[in-house]
Amino acid sequence: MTSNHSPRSRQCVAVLGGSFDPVHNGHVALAKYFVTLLAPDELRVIPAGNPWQKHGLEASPEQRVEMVKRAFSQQNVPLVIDRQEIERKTATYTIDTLQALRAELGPQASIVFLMGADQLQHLNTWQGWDRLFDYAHLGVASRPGFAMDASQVPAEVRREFTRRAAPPEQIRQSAHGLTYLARNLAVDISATEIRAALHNAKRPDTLVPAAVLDYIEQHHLYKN
Ligand SMILES: Nc1ncnc2c1ncn2[C@@H]1O[C@H](COP(=O)(O)OP(=O)(O)OP(=O)(O)O)[C@@H](O)[C@H]1O
Ligand SMILES: O=C(O)c1ccc[n+]([C@@H]2O[C@H](COP(=O)([O-])O)[C@@H](O)[C@H]2O)c1
Repeated sequence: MTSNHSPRSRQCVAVLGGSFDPVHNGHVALAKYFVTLLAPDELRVIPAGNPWQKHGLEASPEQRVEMVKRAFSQQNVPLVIDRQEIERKTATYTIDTLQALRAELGPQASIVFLMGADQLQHLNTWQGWDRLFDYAHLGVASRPGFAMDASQVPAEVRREFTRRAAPPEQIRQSAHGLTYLARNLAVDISATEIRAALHNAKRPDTLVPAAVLDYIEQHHLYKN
């Protein structure tokens, strides 16, 4: 007997949100890691509109969108750059974004929101953080300088991650509510360091994709 419900019949969308000021090789590595792990049907990249925990961005929303397009164009997965957070004029809350994505993609889709360990360390400060699991799975990757153990991750976040931990196949085969911690990513790059390099007239050509650096130089971004 054949089944219409093979594991591959469920749509899986990996979602990477970020300020991307600018996008860099750490973001690309994070996305690549989870694309390889989950084989999603789509990588959706969502530049933040008003990231309320940051103190102002240097590049404009349009410039960040252009850089993100260039950075992810070579990925081996259909790419969608989603402008919803830029177009929403209120503070950027991931819970709002995931609610909108769930409404768009339907109840069956496996939605996996990706982040680095720095965000895991204060996930409990996000708006409605414990409701994120009602809409998506969370996939977190390690990042140099940001431990993922009890020394740095709040107990309530650890508790949720432990009880929801699941292997990639299970995440691929269910809609939301599970977690995955990837402990072997180690890309020591931050947008802060790239902005600082550019402000000091250095060329961070090992830290950002070449097409992004071209864009930065052509548009004279991150100059004093
Ligand atoms: N090197 C990295 N390794 C793993 N995850 C990363 C890395 N850099 C960024 N991320 C993750 O990508 C998402 C977007 O990050 P963001 O755009 O804020 O970059 P950033 O380098 O952390 O920026 P900034 O230095 O300005 O704070 C976040 O979930 C963050 O944890
Ligand atoms: O929802 C929140 O309250 C919230 C608080 C901090 C960060 N986020 C999201 O986390 C993602 C990474 O944020 P950042 O600041 O590292 O660029 C991005 O999509 C942000 O909108 C979300």
